[in-house]
Amino acid sequence: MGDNKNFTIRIPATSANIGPGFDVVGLSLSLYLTLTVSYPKPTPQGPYVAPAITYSGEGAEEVPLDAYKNLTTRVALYLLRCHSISQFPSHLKIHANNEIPFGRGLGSSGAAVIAGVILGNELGELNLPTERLLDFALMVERHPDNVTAALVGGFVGSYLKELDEQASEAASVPLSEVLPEYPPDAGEAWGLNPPVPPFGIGHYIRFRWAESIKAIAIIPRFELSTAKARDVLPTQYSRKDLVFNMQRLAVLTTALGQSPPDPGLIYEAMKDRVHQPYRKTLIPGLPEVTSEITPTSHKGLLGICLSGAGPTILALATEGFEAIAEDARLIFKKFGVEIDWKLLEVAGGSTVEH
Ligand SMILES: Nc1ncnc2c1ncn2[C@@H]1O[C@H](COP(=O)(O)OP(=O)(O)OP(=O)(O)O)[C@@H](O)[C@H]1O
Ligand SMILES: N[C@@H](CCO)C(=O)O
Repeated sequence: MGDNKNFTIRIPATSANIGPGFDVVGLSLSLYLTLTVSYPKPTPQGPYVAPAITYSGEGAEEVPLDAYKNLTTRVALYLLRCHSISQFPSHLKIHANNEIPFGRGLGSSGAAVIAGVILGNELGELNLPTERLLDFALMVERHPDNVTAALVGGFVGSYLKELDEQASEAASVPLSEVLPEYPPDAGEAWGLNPPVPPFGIGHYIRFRWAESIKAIAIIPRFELSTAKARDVLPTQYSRKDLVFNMQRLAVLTTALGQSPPDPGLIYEAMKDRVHQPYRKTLIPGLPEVTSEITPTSHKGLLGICLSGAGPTILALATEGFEAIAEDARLIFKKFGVEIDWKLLEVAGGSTVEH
């Protein structure tokens, strides 16, 4: 007689960039994508039964429930195939409950990808180390800020290693080859040669975070895809703008770990000239919200920036949370943008519970 294997995977939301750290820093936040997984082990006799996915919460109306189309399960299958396991276990059941709104700059896709690598690791009983899970995630989401923070948790800085020619080629295959949407009945014959990631693509470090700092996510009621928000960015920058960002980022990574945090240092250090000025065309009210809410006008505010690719605004503060959020609401309203807001804590990394 077999038994059911059950486990739960929990992935936090993330805010990338924190102003000047475009594609470099990420912060994990206390909203979660939770997967509850079960399947019989050993596999019962009889015909193969394809995975059954159910889903509740954010994105429930749009997310595909077909395991060969859903981002999380496609990533899991990629990991399994790279380890010579061609299909999901028979009778697999997954329920996803998602608190992370889609396309708002809170790392929903990064969370779905990390959920996928962890799911693949568990289903295949692969015991891969965190660094290797990150390699797989980086084959799918190719900027490291969200996925690294979602995987390891906290306030994290990361870079991608310069790869040799062969490894670079292996790491730059199109996403459609990493994650093909193939028909469920293709079975064993399908994709015996997945592009295995080179080792050690991403490297990271966790910075300190002062406990008194909370994150206010001011979330406009419209979606903005990361792809669209990256399309408006230039391919070249002036030395002046790069130095502007590097100066601030160098200060910010330490300033957010100091107690008590210094608004005089942090507010200026959260300014950016690499992505926010270009994204204002897509987010009405962005320059006004980030310039009119200051530590002088709002006690407790430390700094304010675009969260990830937007449209969410991230305000870091030690008190006065409601006044900050409600005033941001009034400014956005002048531009015809309605918002919701949430007070969030900095979260730990992804977990698996058996
Ligand atoms: N839980 C999920 N399950 C399956 N697909 C998801 C899930 N969460 C997000 N996605 C996919 O990712 C898309 C959103 O990704 P996108 O990169 O545009 O925004 P984001 O990750 O929310 O924002 P950002 O990267 O700026 O933080 C969704 O439209 C959906 O296709
Ligand atoms: N660094 C990325 C984060 C979004 O996923 C960007 O700003 O485009």
